[in-house]
Amino acid sequence: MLAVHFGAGNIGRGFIGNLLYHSGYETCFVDVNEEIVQLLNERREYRVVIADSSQEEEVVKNVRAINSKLHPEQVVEAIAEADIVTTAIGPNILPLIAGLVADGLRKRLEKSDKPLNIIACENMVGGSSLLKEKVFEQLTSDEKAQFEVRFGFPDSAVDRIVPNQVNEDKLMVKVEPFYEWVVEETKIVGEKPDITGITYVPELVPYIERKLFTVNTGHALAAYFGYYYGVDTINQAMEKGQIHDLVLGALKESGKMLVEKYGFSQETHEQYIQKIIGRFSNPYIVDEVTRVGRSPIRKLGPNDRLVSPARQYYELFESQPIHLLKGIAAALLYDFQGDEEAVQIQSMIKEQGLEAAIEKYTGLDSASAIFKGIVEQYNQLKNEK
Ligand SMILES: NC(=O)c1ccc[n+]([C@@H]2O[C@H](COP(=O)([O-])OP(=O)(O)OC[C@H]3O[C@@H](n4cnc5c(N)ncnc54)[C@H](O)[C@@H]3O)[C@@H](O)[C@H]2O)c1
Ligand SMILES: O=P(O)(O)OC[C@@H](O)[C@@H](O)[C@H](O)[C@H](O)CO
Repeated sequence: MLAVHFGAGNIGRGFIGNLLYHSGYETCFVDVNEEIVQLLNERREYRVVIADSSQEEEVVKNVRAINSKLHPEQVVEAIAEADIVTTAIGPNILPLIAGLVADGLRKRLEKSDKPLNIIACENMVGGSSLLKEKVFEQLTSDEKAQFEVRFGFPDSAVDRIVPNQVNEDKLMVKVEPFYEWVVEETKIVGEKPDITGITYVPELVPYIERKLFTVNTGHALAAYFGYYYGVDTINQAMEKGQIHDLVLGALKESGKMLVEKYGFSQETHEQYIQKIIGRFSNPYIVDEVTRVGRSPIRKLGPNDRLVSPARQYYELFESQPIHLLKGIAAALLYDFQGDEEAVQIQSMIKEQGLEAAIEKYTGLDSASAIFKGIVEQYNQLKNEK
């Protein structure tokens, strides 16, 4: 069985590639990083090390790779032959691979009538649906009808903390022990892919919102407040009492919203939060606040981990989720020069003012109570600095 996986980065090698191997797939990675592509093709295997006291090591075999910039035609061929296609490239990159995916699926239709599922494993609500939309923008109406029958784009949620790697062995990946991959069963075409580690659910939205608005919301607060207080890594940030309490406060707010919206058990959700706080504090992982805080424009987006839970909280309870608003304010203050999006936000604030920036990046109405709450928290944090 052949899997084509876009993105041989942290989560691609450290999580998806690992599960695919253990489920009997040959994995063909597609990436634009020539060094990683070459190494994968030379060695045909790589190591995954579990970041806990065991430091247990697994070897992922049966892998190869294609540089999609140099050999797009090989990617098209691989998709035409694949038994599954997955991605872990980042939400902003999904639209950029849509043309290649469309070409691969066209080619496949010429060759066979075998169904295929394309699963985006990105931190966003509706990743596969977005990829489908972008692929469909490239098609004629006849092609759209054929694609609808043959190809499934089930949404998915993936959870495993995989920091940036600084190992001598460029292919080796250190990963936390915990992992979860949830896939929307109802959008699968043909047989359900038999991948050890996937949990199939009828509807994904509750699962992706639970994951994004707990793991990633808490992570974002730890990152932006870590940066604000001059701390380098997430576990160091979590050791600071005030950051720990801000993260916990935000997770209580998003949790209250999620429990009310989806009817999750309060007790189970509290355990979920505690487990996540423990994962952030893992002493065997060095996860820089600048990785976790990366792309603040994306993270401040209306449907992402900060603004969406804050807005939904206000809609349900008509009161201000103070900790979430503080998190949004800290993201607006994030001025790391190595992050293009942070630089963009700072120049927008400088040139057009804070309110224009909030409106642009969060999509919130300037007359709304939470908009005003963000301004208040921002000014407070700025003055305290
Ligand atoms: N690292 C984590 O802890 C983690 C956990 C869960 C989900 N995710 C999600 O997984 C996705 C990838 O994150 P990551 O941490 O692995 O990032 P990463 O930067 O380590 O990996 C992304 C890879 O995609 C490649 N890439 C970029 N443009 C490409 C293109 N046009 N075609 C093919 N490959 C391309 C990059 O070269 C890189 O190897 C993101 O959506 C992220 O939110 C990450
Ligand atoms: O990948 P991002 O930029 O959406 O978010 C950064 C981290 O919060 C994220 O990568 C987590 O480590 C991951 O989502 C854990 O499952």
